Amino acid sequence: MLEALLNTIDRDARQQNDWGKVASYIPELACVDPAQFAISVCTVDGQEFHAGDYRTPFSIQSVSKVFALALALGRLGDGLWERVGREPSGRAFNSIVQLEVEEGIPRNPFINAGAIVTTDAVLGRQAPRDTLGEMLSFIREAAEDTNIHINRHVAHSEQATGDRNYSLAYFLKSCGNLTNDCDRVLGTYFHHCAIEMTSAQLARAARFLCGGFGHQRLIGIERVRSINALMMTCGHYDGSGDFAYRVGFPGKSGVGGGIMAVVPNVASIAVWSPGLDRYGNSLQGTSALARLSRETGWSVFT
Ligand SMILES: NC(=O)CC[C@H](N)C(=O)O
Repeated sequence: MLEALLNTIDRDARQQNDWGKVASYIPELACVDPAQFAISVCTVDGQEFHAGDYRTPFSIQSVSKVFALALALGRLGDGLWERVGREPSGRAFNSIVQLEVEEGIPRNPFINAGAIVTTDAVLGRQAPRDTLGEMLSFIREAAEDTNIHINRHVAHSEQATGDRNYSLAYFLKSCGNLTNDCDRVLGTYFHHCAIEMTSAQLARAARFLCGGFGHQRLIGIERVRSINALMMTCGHYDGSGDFAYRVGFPGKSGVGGGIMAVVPNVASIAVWSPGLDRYGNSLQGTSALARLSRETGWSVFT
């Protein structure tokens, strides 16, 4: 039944005439063809279902903020919450305005400012190369797949045009909320955003957030709950309320058009379609998840 449903969702996504707009502020992402779609589901009993372009790697971008948070919580424990909040921001992912008013404490770990702080926490005194190695090992272990890499062209392309993120980092630094140099933190941040995965790999990597897989060896169940709560409330920036309303389970989007989502104790899911809506979330990806939740009844609310 799931297989047929995913095939229908894929077919219908391709018949829409609005694919949204690809992120153009990162030059390497601006050239991606928006007319692509993939969906992958891993159920807790170990089955997998895929449809569409599920073998095509894409830039996970802000989805990497979930892995950065998992590692930052491992490093600092609840001490992390002295440096970053747990409230939805109600603003764009790269907004600056709140940061000054709130004295350099980003609203949550899933907006850019918050992820720059979690990246700094994971870096600690390590070399960026080692931190990136650690993040890749975590993701590869979660996905049980060693063929997951960073696309350096994408990282350098963002680094060359990343003035907005530089301004966020310098502001955080001026408030005493970064321990490393801005260049070091942002170099690491741009590289983890530039990790590439297929929807099949991303759905598998999300199993550790799902419960019931025996994948809790990566992080404990309390941390899983914390991360899922944050994905539910903050995973889609100022579109988070609408995502909760339409989809009804936790998810994290990225400007590469990917969304990683979790139905606790039921399934982990990844969708990908590069065209974005006005909040920077995948247009067809979000619609596909809304449809999936409607037709399966998957929701954390009932
Ligand atoms: N929303 C996103 O995916 C943003 C990630 C991107 N690397 C940035 O920092 O702008």
